[in-house]
Amino acid sequence: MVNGPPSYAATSTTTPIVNRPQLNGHRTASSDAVTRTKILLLGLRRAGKTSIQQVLFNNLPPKQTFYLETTMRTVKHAFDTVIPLEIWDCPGNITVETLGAPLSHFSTMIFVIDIRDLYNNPISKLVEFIVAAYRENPNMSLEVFVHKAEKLQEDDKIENFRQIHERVSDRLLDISPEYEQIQLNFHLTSVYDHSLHEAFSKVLHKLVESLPYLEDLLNVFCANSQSPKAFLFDTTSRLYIATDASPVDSATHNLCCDYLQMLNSFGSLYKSATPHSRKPLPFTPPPSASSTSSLSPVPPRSSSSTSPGTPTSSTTRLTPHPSKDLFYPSAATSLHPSTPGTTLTYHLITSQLALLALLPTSVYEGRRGLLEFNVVFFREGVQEICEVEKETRDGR
Ligand SMILES: Nc1nc2c(ncn2[C@@H]2O[C@H](COP(=O)(O)OP(=O)(O)OP(=O)(O)O)[C@@H](O)[C@H]2O)c(=O)[nH]1
Repeated sequence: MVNGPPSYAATSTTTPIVNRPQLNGHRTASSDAVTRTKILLLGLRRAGKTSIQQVLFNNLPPKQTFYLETTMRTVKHAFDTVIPLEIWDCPGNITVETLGAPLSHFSTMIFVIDIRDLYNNPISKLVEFIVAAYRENPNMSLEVFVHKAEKLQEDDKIENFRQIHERVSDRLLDISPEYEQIQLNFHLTSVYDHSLHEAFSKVLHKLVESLPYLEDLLNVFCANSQSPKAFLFDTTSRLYIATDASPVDSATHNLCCDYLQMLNSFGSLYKSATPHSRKPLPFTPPPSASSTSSLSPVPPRSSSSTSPGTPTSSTTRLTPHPSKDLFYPSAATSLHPSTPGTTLTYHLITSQLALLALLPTSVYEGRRGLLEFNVVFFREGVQEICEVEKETRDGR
């Protein structure tokens, strides 16, 4: 499916420095040496760097970022998703010289700037890093998170964002007209809403070499399931790894994020059905699924079971994987109950990734077999892509 192995310019082989807590029973932090894509998280003191890292990758509730201590030396955080990442959370006073690694080692630089910091200091620091990064590693993605955006009213937010953007561009032009061509990506972010997830997802997309193949699979899934929108999410960080070709509207993205968060927080209820217990749930066919099951070809690698007593507006089904003892939970919730209606569905695809798709309720209710059939093939495709990604990194 993937034509030729992707190449990874800015990766490193390291042992994870920080072991993430295991969430939902889906993932464990690996202690093996793996090749990780490095992301540099920079910004002045109190800009919000550690908060961003902790909220996204350590499930820290945004309000608790208030209690985070100042970072005194660089902390490297490992995170495993479709590609293994290493995020360097740097202290506010770091310079190119004291970084401890050449900029060519990094795939991405994220500079976090407080949206109220229109002053010289943060802009100078940002420009200094942009120039150094451009000289040493012109292929590096340069991202600016204009952070704590929720602190300002809509008009001020747009104005400050515009001013920061303009000042950085002007300063770069003052240094050299050559720097006009530097591609900078500005994002408005806040840990208190989904803007941070959306922005970081976009950063991640540039690092996933297999993105076009994942997008193709999502397009095929949408076309065959009459889905107007589908995302492939990393379940723990709630970053979306890929989506279909239709435009992303923030409301739909936020809805999927919230649903994933809700399922994550209820995940422990199903602990008895996770791989740890090694016990499948008792099989109880759902009334609607049983009526369509005869239309649905039996998935090649799974059988179905349903948790009893599910709410009327949402369902959760657990599908054991016979050979690997892995479970593929699925769930659905009705968004607009009145006809024609929309249903949001969740299907676990790998131990780390989940498919979230909007579907017309009539399709979800009337053609469930077809949906399950499509999900099985989608899962096969994604797993194949992930295996190729992994093999390429492992140098096999
Ligand atoms: N309002 C608001 N506050 C935030 C946001 N993100 C972080 N903060 C707050 O900003 C303060 C500093 O956050 P940190 O994450 O410690 O900042 P840092 O850049 O890692 O700081 P140093 O470790 O000193 O370099 C904390 O009180 C956070 O609660 C945000 O999106 N909105």
